[in-house]
Amino acid sequence: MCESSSGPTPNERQQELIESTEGLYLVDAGPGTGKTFAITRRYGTIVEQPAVEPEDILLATFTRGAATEMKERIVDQSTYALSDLVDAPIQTFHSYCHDLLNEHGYAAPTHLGLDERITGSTQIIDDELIEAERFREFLSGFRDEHPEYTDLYRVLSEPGELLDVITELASKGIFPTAEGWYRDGESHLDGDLEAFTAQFDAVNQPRNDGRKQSELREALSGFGRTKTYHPEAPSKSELRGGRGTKQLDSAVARTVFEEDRTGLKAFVHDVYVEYLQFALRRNYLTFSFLQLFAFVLLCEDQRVRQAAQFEYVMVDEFQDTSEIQFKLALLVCGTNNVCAVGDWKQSIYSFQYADVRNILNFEDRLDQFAADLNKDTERVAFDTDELTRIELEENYRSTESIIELSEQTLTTPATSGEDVSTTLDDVVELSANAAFDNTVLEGIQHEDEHEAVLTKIQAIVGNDEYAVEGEDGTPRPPECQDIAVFTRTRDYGRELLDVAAEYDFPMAYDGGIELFRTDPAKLLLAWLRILESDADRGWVVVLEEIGYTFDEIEHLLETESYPPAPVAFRDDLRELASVGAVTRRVLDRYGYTGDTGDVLLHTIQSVYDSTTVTRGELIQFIERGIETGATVDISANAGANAVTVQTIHAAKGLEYPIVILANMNDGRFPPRSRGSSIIQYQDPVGLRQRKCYSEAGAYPHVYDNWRHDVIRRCLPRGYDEERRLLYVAVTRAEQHVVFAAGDEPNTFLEELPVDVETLDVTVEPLDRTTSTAAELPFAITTPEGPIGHTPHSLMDETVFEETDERSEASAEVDSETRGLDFGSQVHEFAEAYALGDEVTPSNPHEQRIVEFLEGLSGELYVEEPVTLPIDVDGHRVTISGIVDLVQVTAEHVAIVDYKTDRTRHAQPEYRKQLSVYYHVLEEWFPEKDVTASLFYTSDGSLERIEPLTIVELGELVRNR
Ligand SMILES: Nc1ncnc2c1ncn2[C@@H]1O[C@H](COP(=O)(O)OP(=O)(O)OP(=O)(O)O)[C@@H](O)[C@H]1O
Repeated sequence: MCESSSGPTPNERQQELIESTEGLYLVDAGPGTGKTFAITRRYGTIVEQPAVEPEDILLATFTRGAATEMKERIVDQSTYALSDLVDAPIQTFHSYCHDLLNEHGYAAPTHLGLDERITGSTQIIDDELIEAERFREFLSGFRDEHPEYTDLYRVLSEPGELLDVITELASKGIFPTAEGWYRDGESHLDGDLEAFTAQFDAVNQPRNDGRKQSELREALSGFGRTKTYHPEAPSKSELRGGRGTKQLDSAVARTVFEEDRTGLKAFVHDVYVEYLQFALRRNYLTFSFLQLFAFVLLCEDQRVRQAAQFEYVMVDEFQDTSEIQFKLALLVCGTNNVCAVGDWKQSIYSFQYADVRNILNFEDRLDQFAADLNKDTERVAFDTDELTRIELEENYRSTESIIELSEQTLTTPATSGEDVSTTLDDVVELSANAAFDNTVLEGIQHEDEHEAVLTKIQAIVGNDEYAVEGEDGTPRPPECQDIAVFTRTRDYGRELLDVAAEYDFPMAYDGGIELFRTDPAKLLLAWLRILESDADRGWVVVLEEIGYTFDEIEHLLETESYPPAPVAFRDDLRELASVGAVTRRVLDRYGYTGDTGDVLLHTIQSVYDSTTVTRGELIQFIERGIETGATVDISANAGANAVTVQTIHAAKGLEYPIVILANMNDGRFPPRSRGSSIIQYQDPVGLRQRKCYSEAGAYPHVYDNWRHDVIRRCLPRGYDEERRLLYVAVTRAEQHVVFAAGDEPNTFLEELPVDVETLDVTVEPLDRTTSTAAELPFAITTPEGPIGHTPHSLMDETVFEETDERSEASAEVDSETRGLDFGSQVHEFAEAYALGDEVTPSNPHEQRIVEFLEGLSGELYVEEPVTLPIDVDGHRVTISGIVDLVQVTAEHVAIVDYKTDRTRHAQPEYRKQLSVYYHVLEEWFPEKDVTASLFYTSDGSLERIEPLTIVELGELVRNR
């Protein structure tokens, strides 16, 4: 253990929370109020008690990153070292459930009447794409075995919908057993007529003292207009009552609610239980099944429950809990020492089954869930009455102006005329602690919105009007890395990055990307199509990529006279045995060796056993991925000084000095709603079907379900979460907020108290020297490939360009490498060879690299990204780049950079580059002897470089 305690001094309320370790606590407090700070301190207080060990305290979070960050904060604030907390239950719900099942879960399925077992080698699938593929496979077998559900297959459009229903049910604690439903699951599926009737009545009240018809009746004025209902459905006037009627007959509530759902329930049950069995037999569990089995085990096995219970339970980000997570938290509490911390206003994960009611109606739910769990035997042993609420009202992140704006977002309509039920009274007012308030709140609008955003960023960087708070609390001009662009949907982020790339603008995307809509995936699909049938659809993409014009391509396709290089490549691909190998070759060919390529390869390999999957299956998989926009997490590092682009969802929990909230456009934020699923589960109406197949009319037909259309109008329509998204976005900002829109600004932007200016778009390819003169003395982004992307900016570029030309002129370029420069090819080869890939040298340069690498001992690291922070005239400057090769032996660290130059002309310039690497590695390996050398591939010589000092590097930066 080590002695340490650091960080800010807690305020009075935080202190109260930190010290009140016994009993039931709820903290529902705003952004930046130090919730995470206080809860980690509280953990410290608890764990420092003599009779308490880390294993007595569960601290539940929502992401692995958050769990790690918590541990680090605790280490800062307690006498515990990170090594003492390695196995401490500071973890996500999923990982807790995984641990529990590992230890006690073997027979958990028996409690649902299932014979399968959970073994120690059960694999956890946390990737939606892979899960969807497995489910698709399951369902195809299920259909063959269950012809009795043919009518339901006729209405279902997408298997994924069924998986969604199952996941939703699991998140609410509704599970099947071999014979029926677990505990009172079936009553949930049936719904709650009384609760529904109350909602029906609420929207069916005539308005304006009875003079105006009810909202429900008005909403049903289009009843059936674009629908085909079953012949038994009432006509519009039967349903609504005749002319002049003010409200629907109250008996309608019962009629729409009561619907024979026996077949639907049986179908969902059988799919659900057989999919559970399928997963267990295949030896995998999904995230939702982990929770399901942990819950069942904790409910059914008293011995396990008692063994698993903690003395203290804390949950951070409580607004993100689902119903089952709330219940799990209760089951693992051995005492009433429970503390839930969150912010209802930041609940934005309903699509992952977060239920904002868990925090909004905390007391009611606590009582209700504890009573449910205790129905047949005592499972929650503590008293749920004595709850203490602690308010935190000091905001340590944003200026007063931003706090004020953020509060308004929660009451702003999302569509014109929307009645927002939240009022400012529902929001606890926060006070700001910012050193100064120079906040700029503004809106910009232009038909070329992407360019407008870039123009605005240019205007912000280095501009004192947008000063941000420096480390010493005084204003300083902003840099690129101070700025984040948020978007409601992913596609905008992707478009913006494409436009930024055109201007060589330093931008980095952080979060999930639609993997199959990226260029590497499209090119892979093209080659697979070519391999499969020489398909034109494949050739068009490949030829376009090479640079042929549309007319040329047309001619080539007509005459089937494809150019020799891709034909040769196709023939090479044909030789490869597996689609995994094909994927790798295609990615290599186009130089997609970065994050996206890696993730694509990894995804394909994990979805399929890539040695047995056929090309046809892989083609379909990618096509489905393109269609559904399936996403995979990627964090592309664009270097130290870049603007971050991310979705609002991904930005949760983060903070930036300047936030640009882009794509504030109609139909985008909130997104225009897509068609809802055919089978749905929803409180309080239970399991419902939007369309039904019937042979009752003159012809067999898939009818719209009229009951569903009425029910839908009775349930609250939710733009509240869209407002909360707006709130989360704004509250990430410390200093300034800029909204951006294209042609059609959304209602939010129209309603918010922000002036919107039409801006002249003038994006310049970012002149790094100008921006450095302003405040960024030196900054480089880290582009995707290995050569030509090293920190050039310290070098005399004229020398460098000359070197480039020479190397190009002397390069042994063959037709296969068309479009790729020779240096890149050699570097890629070197990387692949050092990583042990099966590559053979195709020219003397590569041969020399092979000989060189063969002679090296120790550990080799390739393409190692490094960042060197230095101080220049009081400014923090970072220089980042990628080291080609680092060799680490017992006493020695050798940095090697490959150069394909014929001459030593540029050596003095390369020295600057290698010096940067040298200082980073020296810092990393203080006890070893570090050297930096250039390896000239033209003659195989290794030339040691005498590194410049940090002061000399600083001098170079200053003189830029
Ligand atoms: N008493 C304090 N004095 C000074 N700074 C503080 C204090 N409490 C918290 N902070 C700082 O405020 C920032 C926000 O704290 P924290 O991340 O814990 O807030 P939060 O309530 O969890 O925020 P959010 O809900 O937006 O994620 C942190 O940088 C933290 O160090």
